[in-house]
Amino acid sequence: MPAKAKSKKGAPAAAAAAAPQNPVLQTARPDWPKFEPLPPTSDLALTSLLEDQIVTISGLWTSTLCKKYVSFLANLPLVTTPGKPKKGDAVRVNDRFQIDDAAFARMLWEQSGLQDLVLHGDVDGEPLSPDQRAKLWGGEVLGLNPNIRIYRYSKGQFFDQHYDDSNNLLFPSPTGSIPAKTTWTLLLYLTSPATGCEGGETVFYPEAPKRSRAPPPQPVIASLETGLALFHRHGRDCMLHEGKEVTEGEKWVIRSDLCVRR
Ligand SMILES: O=C(O)CCC(=O)C(=O)O
Ligand SMILES: [Fe+2]
Repeated sequence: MPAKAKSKKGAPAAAAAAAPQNPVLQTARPDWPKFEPLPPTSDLALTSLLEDQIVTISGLWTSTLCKKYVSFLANLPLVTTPGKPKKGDAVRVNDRFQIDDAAFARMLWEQSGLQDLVLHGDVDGEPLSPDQRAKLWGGEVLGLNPNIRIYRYSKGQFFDQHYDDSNNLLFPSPTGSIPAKTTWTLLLYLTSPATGCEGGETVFYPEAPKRSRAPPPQPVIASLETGLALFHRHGRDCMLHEGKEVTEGEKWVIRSDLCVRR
C-alpha cells in the first residue's frame, strides 16, 4: 500500500494525488501477457522533455504490445474512483486497478529495457557520470515500485492538478528487503490519437524561480504517444501537473515509480 499522498508544503492551491477513498488493492495477480513484440533496444533513448524534470522514452512498447495490453487490461476489475474527493485530495475521475506485484514490476524494469536505459543510457545523447546519474534519479536506483496502477480514462474523465508524493517502501530483492523511497513517477501510455484517443495529455506547470518577477514559465505538454514512457520527478521537487480530460476514445496508462535506496 502506498502511503496516502499529502499536499506539497507551501503550495496550498493544488491537491495531492490521493489514494482512493476506498482503496481496492487487488490481491490475485493477473496473468499478464508476455512483453512481445518489443522494439529493438537500440531504438530506445532517454530524451528530456524538461531538463532534470521530465524524461521520455519514445516507443518503449510497440503499438502491437500496447494493443494486446489494452485488450487484456479491459478485463481486469477496474474500479471507478469516487468523484467527490476528501478535502485536500485531487479530483481524479478514472477507472483504476491497483496491485502490489513485484514480479510484474521487475519484468517491466528488466525486459522492456528501462533498467538498461536508466542505469546506463545517455540523456539527450550525452553520457552521464555516475554522480550525474545518481543526482538525476535521486540516488542508487533499485528498480520500479511493485505498486502497479492501471488507469483507464473514458470520454469526460481526467486527473485534476496535483503533486505526486514520494513514498517509502521495502524494495523486494533476492537477498531480502531493501529500505527504499520513490523519486520519479513512471507513466507508460498505451493509447494516443493514433488509437482514437483525443485529449488526455499530461500537462506540467513549472514554477517561476523564487522571488522572480518573470512571468510563470509556459506549461509543458506531454502529448499521448502509444508506447511512450514518461518519467517525472516527484516528491519535494514535483511539478504541479494534471491529466487533461479525454474528449474522445479511451486513454490507458500503466503507472509505477522509480525506487532508490533510502
Ligand atoms: O494520467 C495522467 O496523465 C497523469 C497521471 C498522474 O498524474 C498520476 O498518476 O499521478
Ligand atoms: Fe500525478
